[in-house]
Amino acid sequence: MGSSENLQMKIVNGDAGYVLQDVPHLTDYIPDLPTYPNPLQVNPAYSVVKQYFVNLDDTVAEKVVVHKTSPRGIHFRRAGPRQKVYFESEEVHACIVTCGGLCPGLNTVIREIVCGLYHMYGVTRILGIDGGYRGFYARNTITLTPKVVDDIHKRGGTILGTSRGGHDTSKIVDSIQDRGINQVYIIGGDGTQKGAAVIYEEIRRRGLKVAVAGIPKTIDNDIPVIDRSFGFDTAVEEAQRAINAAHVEAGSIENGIGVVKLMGRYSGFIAQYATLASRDVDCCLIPESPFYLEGKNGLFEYIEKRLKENGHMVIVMAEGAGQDLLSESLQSMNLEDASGNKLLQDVGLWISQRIKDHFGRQRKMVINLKYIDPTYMIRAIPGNASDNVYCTLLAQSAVHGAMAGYTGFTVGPVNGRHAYIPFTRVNEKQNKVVITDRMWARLLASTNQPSFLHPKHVTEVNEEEVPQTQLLDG
Ligand SMILES: Nc1ncnc2c1ncn2[C@@H]1O[C@H](COP(=O)(O)OP(=O)(O)OP(=O)(O)O)[C@@H](O)[C@H]1O
Ligand SMILES: O=P(O)(O)OC[C@H]1O[C@](O)(CO)[C@@H](O)[C@@H]1O
Ligand SMILES: [Mg+2]
Repeated sequence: MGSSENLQMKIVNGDAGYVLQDVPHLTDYIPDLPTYPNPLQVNPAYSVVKQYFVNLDDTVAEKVVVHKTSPRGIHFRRAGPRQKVYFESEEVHACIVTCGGLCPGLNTVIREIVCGLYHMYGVTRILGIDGGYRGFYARNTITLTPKVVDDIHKRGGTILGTSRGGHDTSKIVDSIQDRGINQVYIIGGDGTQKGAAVIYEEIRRRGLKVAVAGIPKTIDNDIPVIDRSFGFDTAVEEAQRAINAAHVEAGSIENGIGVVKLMGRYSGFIAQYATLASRDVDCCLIPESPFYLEGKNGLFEYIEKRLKENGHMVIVMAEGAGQDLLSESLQSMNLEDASGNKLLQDVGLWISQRIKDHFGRQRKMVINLKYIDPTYMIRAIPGNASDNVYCTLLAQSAVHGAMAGYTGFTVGPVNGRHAYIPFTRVNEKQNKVVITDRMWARLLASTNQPSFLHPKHVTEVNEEEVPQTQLLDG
């Protein structure tokens, strides 16, 4: 058994190719920290539950499809309550911040962190940071109690407010230090988790007893390693209403075409799953799958075919789809938001215009196109039942992890089991739809759309994207 360590990840090697990618612990840089019995041991709700505490050796496998000869592979530390904790209840001063775009379930996560800390661990000092990272140094804080957060899960958005940009590591850590905060819960997407990683590193550099826990939030489902992100399910469900409206409109008029644009800057999961769920969609366009408009096997040819066969059609597209085509025909503006994310042009409007021009002017066909853009409507709503349950588990796992002294981790389900994942792993790449994977093939089989892959693209995909099956990946 060997082990190695860097600031963000501890690697433990075991027998038969077993690898634990472990998260940091406060004792890695503050030796001899005292421990205390977990207050849950005497909590009437939990003390009767057998095996409530997670075994210290429990780990979760990243890959669950294996062969007889496969090495045991990468594992993560299982999330959950430990027998011993590294904070006394009265000592804890926690804070919660939400950053990046909105996502259904944000308020549920906030609520469950507050209630988890309060009811499970007797923690009473919890602050909300107002308006994202910059709130640490530019705004007043909000006192959070179970009473304050009681019914916030029924509301969309985040009661704490959010923002992009404004990540100033030393000012943020100064604020944490000055306020005497020792547990930091950071809820946000890929950018936020990168910000959380540098906050953790600065805290560690200063030798502070402060646990940093990341809770992944992304409606685009673009965070890797975890099974899916919270709010995604709700967004896919809400998208059905827009797709249904597009279908009703298109089906009620001659040569009706419904175009629906959904979120998904670099990852087309919402469009993919909304399409699979709906069954009314004839064509789904995502950033990961290049397409072209004109000529043989292009989008226009397919639209004409569907109109002739069926009299109407529905197209669902992710906002990031076809951006290369747009910048060829429109002047690319290269604008960025405050966090440095590229601001996209409206592909839905653009494609609607191109379809109208092609069929009206060139093909002299009467078409009736309706463009629906429910972008913000699918993320500004409260979480649905399944997302709310999921948010509760995430929040409680984060609280258990911080109380047990773990730090520099993101929490999330890996093959159905909640785990503590090192920041490095969630920050190393973006989760994307793999179009050489079976899930995309299922969608193609359901819509019957062509792959739109130019022979040139097929070569590129084959060379660049090794199929991400569980066995081949890594
Ligand atoms: N590389 C980075 N290092 C430090 N901070 C970062 C980094 N990238 C982004 N941030 C900060 O994280 C916060 C959120 O980032 P961003 O606006 O990209 O949203 P996000 O967390 O990716 O969420 P989403 O894209 O799902 O809406 C911002 O305050 C931004 O300044
Ligand atoms: O307009 P905003 O708030 O920057 O958010 C838009 C972006 O947020 C996301 O939903 C990610 O949270 C992207 O899909 C989208 O491009
Ligand atoms: Mg992001």
